[in-house]
Amino acid sequence: MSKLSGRYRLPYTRAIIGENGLLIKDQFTSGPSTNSSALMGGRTSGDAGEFESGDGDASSSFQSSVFETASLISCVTCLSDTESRDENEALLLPSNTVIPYAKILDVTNLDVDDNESPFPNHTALLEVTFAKPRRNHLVPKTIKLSVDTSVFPNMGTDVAEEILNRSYKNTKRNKSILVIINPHGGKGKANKLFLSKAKPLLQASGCKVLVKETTYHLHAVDIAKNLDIDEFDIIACASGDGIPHEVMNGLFLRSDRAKAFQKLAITQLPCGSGNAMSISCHGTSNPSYAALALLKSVESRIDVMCCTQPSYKNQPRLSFLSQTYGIIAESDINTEFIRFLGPARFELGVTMNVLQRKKYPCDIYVKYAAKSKNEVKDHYLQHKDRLNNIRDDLEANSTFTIDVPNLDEGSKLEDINITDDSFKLRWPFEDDVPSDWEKIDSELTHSTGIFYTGKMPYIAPDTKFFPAALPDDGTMDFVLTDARTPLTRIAPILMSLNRGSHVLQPEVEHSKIHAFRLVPYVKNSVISVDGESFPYETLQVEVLPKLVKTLLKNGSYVETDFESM
Ligand SMILES: Nc1ncnc2c1ncn2[C@@H]1O[C@H](COP(=O)(O)OP(=O)(O)OP(=O)(O)O)[C@@H](O)[C@H]1O
Repeated sequence: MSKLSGRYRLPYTRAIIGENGLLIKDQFTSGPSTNSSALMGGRTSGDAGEFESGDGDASSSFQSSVFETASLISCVTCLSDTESRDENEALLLPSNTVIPYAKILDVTNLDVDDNESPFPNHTALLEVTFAKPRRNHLVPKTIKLSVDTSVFPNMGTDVAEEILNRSYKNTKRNKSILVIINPHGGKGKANKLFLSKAKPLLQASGCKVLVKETTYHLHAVDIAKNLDIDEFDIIACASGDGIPHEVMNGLFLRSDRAKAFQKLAITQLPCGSGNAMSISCHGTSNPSYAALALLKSVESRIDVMCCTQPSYKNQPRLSFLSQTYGIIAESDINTEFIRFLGPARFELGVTMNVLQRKKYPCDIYVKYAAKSKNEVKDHYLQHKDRLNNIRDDLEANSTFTIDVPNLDEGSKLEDINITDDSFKLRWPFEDDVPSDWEKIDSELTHSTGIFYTGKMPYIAPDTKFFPAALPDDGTMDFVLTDARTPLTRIAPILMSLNRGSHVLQPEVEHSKIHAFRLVPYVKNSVISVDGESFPYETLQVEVLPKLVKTLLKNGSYVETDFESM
């Protein structure tokens, strides 16, 4: 708590506590002028910046606001990029701006001497730090507010604490975060992106942030394998999708892996060239917005997929995103030499392979959860209902009450117990293909164009490749295309990837599966797992339900609108 000098020189903006945030009110004026001193909450007469009891009726002004509540409907300016500054560089916001709780990072009570205070009773003086849009990013800004609390007689004396409770509902405050940066990620921009866009918000929120840079390929595996799990709540990967993949696998290699997966949440601050995790979980590939999502999202459990291949059959590997063979795999891995093109290299690779109508023969065996398109839709709707109920519970908890529960201990969502059994495979690789799996017709698989399985809906900002993917339904989405499909049909399919409606096309096989075995036959090709090159050999994958803790807005992936397709 900082003690005021007693001279009240600091500029205060008047606000009230509302349902969705702090509502900036009209500032005191003494006459028609609304110059910067008036906006400061001071009077325009006398010693500028110093409070006096003048003709402006401060107390009645406060009284009139007692019955007002901040509502987003009345918000004419909701933290837009317009701000004014007084000579002392204090942040000023126009009246009727709402600072939403969802954007509040930190609040401090400012200690005042009651005898000297020019403010009416029931006024709390606060320093509020929040995430403010500036150009395409969010930046932390601090404002000094005089907040009328008389409307909430039960509020208690610690107003800052009450606002913080509203600002961090369903999530933990003051998180301890290990940030792993791949300095080579995002064509070498990851470090700068993290430091300039994400770190300021994390620090402004009072989180403890420890940064580690990777210095070699697979370094993040070693970091995760050796870190002190008691020291952190979250591992935030300031990278592409490669580092979260490595972190999960590093934790997977630990002898205390059950404890590690129970305790640590893994998330992404999108600083790489492929940021599917952040796009699917936080709904953004912007590191500053993702940092805010990290601070405010709900701890949730997601399924991951466990991969086994002959060359590492005693130590399976985890995959959180996708496995692919055929056109997509070759476009991802074999276009490394044109990295300078950025994400366009992938699209170029796909186009070249499609035009060549290259076939990728293989055998595929699957354990179906929902085979036909209708079954997929039913499965999706059933699980979506469950997720919608969770979201509604979270939102109900977010509605305004005087007695806001303190969720500092973490999410209200029930967590599951991770034990050594959570890692046990149902279908060991050494066994024969189980009798309840189905072999996909060789007539199709011997002409495979795209084989793609995934757990997250977005693989790139405008590519909803798996629009029916759900975080914890115990299945992965399976997409298969025939390389013989006429170009006249393939073109519209590729064009509809942004909407996700490609999976509805009759030429695209789309199912929900629990597991698969892929036996590739092309002499030289690639298998890509989470965007990384894996051994080119038989691959068996099964879902490990709810193994990984991550951070999701409202406990679900970003909306894909699959139900209305
Ligand atoms: N210091 C390093 N030197 C070399 N390789 C590294 C280093 N740090 C991380 N890597 C490797 O970089 C790869 C890609 O990481 P990441 O996904 O974060 O970046 P990206 O920008 O999305 O790159 P990509 O386009 O390859 O996916 C991973 O395989 C990782 O092991």
